[in-house]
Amino acid sequence: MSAQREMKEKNPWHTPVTIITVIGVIAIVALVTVAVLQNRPVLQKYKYGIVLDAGSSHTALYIYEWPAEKDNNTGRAEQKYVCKVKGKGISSYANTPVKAGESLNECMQEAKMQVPTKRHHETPLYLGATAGMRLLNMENSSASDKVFQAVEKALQRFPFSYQGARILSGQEEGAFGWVTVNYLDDRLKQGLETTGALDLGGASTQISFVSKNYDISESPSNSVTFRLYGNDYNLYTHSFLCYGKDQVLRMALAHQTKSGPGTILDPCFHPGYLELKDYSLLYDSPCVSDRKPQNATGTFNHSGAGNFKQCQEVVKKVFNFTSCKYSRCSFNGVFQPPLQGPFGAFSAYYYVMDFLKLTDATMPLKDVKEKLANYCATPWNEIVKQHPEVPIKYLAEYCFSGTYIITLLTDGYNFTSESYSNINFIKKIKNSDAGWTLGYMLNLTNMIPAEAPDSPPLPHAGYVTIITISALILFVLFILSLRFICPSFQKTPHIV
Ligand SMILES: Nc1nc2c(ncn2[C@@H]2O[C@H](COP(=O)(O)OP(=O)(O)O)[C@@H](O)[C@H]2O)c(=O)[nH]1
Repeated sequence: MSAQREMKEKNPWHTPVTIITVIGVIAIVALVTVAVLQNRPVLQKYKYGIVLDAGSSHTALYIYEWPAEKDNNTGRAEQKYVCKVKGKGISSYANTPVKAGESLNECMQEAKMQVPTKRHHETPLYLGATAGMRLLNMENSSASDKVFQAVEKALQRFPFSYQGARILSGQEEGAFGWVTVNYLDDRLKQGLETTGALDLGGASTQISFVSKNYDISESPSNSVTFRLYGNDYNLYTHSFLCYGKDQVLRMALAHQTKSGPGTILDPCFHPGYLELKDYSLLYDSPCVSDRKPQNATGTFNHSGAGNFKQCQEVVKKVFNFTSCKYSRCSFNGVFQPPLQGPFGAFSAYYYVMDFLKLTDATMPLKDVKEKLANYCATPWNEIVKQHPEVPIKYLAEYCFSGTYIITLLTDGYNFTSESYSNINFIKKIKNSDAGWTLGYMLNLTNMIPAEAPDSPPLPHAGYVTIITISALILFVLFILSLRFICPSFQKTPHIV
């Protein structure tokens, strides 16, 4: 008997206090576990959207994904996948429209693999065409219609939710590029100062920014207003058709060859560069067709002189700075309010400045020009030797393109030596490409709410912390109260 009693006293599991304590601990652990599990975000399921960017030089397919239960709230849509369509842009298939549709098949097959099968039918699919198709539509609207018919037919064969193919206006292209940049930077949701967007394509270029001193009434056609996450934005945007880098090169060449076939010594190409080029190809665009000289039939010799300053003079000739009926203009009589804030420059701005190693925002403008001048003056055979991996077409044009970019930014848009440092040359923001496609999809799927979404009073971590601390306090209070209710709890076990 006494041995049994001794065991009871030694074994704390047998006291009522201990039993209550254990039950208390279990209850508290259960409480905290429920708090953690119940409020933990469920395993993410994603939704998808596909946008085809049918540009002047090529088409790219983008797949975006976002957490399924948060699509118009806190989850952010991100680029999951990009597929570059082989071949040229859809506008180049004006004479063989069926091939425009066929060209998309490979990337569309890839998209089928990338999006989970059970999401296929609910995944919206959009195609937006930009300046290449704008030009084709101006030149030959029935050819443009046929290209769209072929593209529609090809896209509708896939199991996605096809939402149509259309030409974006220049204003949409500019505004959606601005939305993309600021959405990815989280500037819209947080109501921060926005970043302007500079987009350089092959056939058009866009500038979009918010300026405090922008009076809409001065040029209503340049204004786009948005209400996003509870903030109002009055965006200035302008798209210059024919001022993409490929069309400007045509204009510059057309200007230099206006006296008819022969040889031109082009300061925008490297010394030693020589190509026989086709006149009819050069003038095959509404951007230059009215400049075609009467005797321009055959070919011309395009040779390089490699002189940055002279190249700038040639490039400046494609701008008209003489007339402006507004308080201020950029060029060609287009209104532009005072530049404001940081800018993100993407697409060809990035390709070119990245190749030239001129993306460093801290590099003063005069150094940029100096480096460009040295690069342009480098003989063509050296350039080819230094960059065996770069396609010759791109390689030949970097001197011209770099000079055009600097001239467009400074003489065209009026960036000064000081404000030039506000320009960041960017390709991606947080793994998503900068461009109009994401902004376009966000708009069409209503994924950016006009009003700020209601947020839960506490974030998940805060909620769990409070529950845990409260449980611990309760536990301590419970133990302390036991000392009063059950005095034996205070005493050390008395061994008989
Ligand atoms: N250097 C270089 N140029 C590119 C690359 N991709 C496209 N480009 C050129 O950059 C310009 C703009 O291309 P993109 O942004 O696709 O514009 P879009 O085709 O007009 O929509 C065109 O002149 C293209 O030929 C690239 O990877 N490297």
